[in-house]
Amino acid sequence: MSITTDSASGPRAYEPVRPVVKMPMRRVASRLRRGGPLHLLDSIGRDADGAITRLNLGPFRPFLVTHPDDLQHILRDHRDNYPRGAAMWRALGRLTGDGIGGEGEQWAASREILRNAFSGRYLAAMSEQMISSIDGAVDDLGRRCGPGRPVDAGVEMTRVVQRVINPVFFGSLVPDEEGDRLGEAIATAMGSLLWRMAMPFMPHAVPVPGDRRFNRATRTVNEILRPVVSAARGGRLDGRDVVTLLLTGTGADGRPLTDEQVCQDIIALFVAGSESSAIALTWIWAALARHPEIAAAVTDEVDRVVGDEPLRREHIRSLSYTQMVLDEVLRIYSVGWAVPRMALRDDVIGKVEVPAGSTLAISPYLTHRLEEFWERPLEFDPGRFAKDRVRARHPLAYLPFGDGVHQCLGQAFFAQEATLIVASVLRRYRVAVQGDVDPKLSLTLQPREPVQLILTPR
Ligand code: HEM
Repeated sequence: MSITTDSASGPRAYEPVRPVVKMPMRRVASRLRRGGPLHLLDSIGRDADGAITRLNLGPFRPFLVTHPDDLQHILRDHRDNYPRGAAMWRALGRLTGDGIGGEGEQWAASREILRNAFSGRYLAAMSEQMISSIDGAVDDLGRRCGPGRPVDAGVEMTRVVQRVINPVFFGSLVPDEEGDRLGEAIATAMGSLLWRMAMPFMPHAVPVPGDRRFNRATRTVNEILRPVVSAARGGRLDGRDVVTLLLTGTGADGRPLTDEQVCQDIIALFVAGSESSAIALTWIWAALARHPEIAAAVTDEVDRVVGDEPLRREHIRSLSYTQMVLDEVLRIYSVGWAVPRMALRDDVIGKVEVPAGSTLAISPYLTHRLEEFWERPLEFDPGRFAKDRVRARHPLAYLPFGDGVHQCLGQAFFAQEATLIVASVLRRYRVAVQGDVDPKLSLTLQPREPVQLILTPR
């Protein structure tokens, strides 16, 4: 296979066999103490430089995998040996069930139905609704936020994303405020699972911190969702919403989903789709503020393509530089910085023996920083996503939406939503951000401090 780097110097020889790097506990602990989790991750990435690295975290000894060839092995060529099943997914399963957030037959049925739901045809059909939700949400945002009145971009982008998602998921049945309450309850339930993720060996009957908050939040989620699903069963939704699609669709075996499964899939979609999108959109404003010349080029493109017309779906295709900027945002600020997997059987990746039961931590964040594939990887440069440079790159050097059988179902949804949101904001406002913002590692890669956004009418 011929592999090129992102550099102008052309192809570089590639050595397929990389030894395993071992990272002893004391080195992990000292780096963690010195600079926190992100410093630790960055330093491990630099040391490993694409080699599979075995981390020693006491009883937990995951393999960190970043090289695109190894990712190809795990996510594509030997995918049956690498299901989800790591601690994070098991804990998350308490909230999202065994459907689209899980693995196996039930996942396959949900995936089949949702693949249709998020198809290009469906997105085209939903685009008018999406644009009207975005324009309304951006008007609201402009009223709240002006010179001398900065707002928290994370909170605001969550609100915008939920305004987009609610009608797509629920038609007109769930008012915005109820949709916001549902989003908050799901976010709270998700946040309460951190202890369970950290202690996957703990039986569910043994209480851990966060359990009570989790139970309260899931009660609220069910109180809101169950009546919506019943209403959809009774035909009281408008029929194009995701709840109805889930209720009426069937998996490969021809069987429909139960109400319980539909609720769990909706929760999983909220978990997968709303926080990551809102964080990515927050990073966009921080990145544009840091690079005024790129912000000016995006604004010029929006003015040229959209002008004074109402925003339309057809504009998206011509907003190509805007989309390159979005791609670069997701390369540098890889919201889903780690994607865990578990080895079912003993395997060998390159020359590294991976015993059955091992956890593999795939890290798009580190893969996106490998110098073998990305020249000056820490520099923000949307030009990397020009079509010819994308074609020349290893297909697994860029995976902000994962890859393989679990690849994100909302990738096209996000691209459409984010391009329209950026265009809707920039055609009306000049955007500034107070101060500079660094990332921090949580379940996702988030801004360390709130991103203080200021909009000034143009
Ligand atoms: C910036 C935005 C987003 C990012 C960075 C992102 C990232 C990801 C990643 C990395 C995965 C793969 C997980 C794995 O391999 O185990 C994934 C899966 C998934 N995403 Fe997204 N996502 C985003 C937006 C969305 C949206 C908007 C939706 C839906 C409305 C969505 C729905 C899903 C679903 C349903 C899955 C699970 C697919 C499966 O297991 O078959 N995502 N996403």
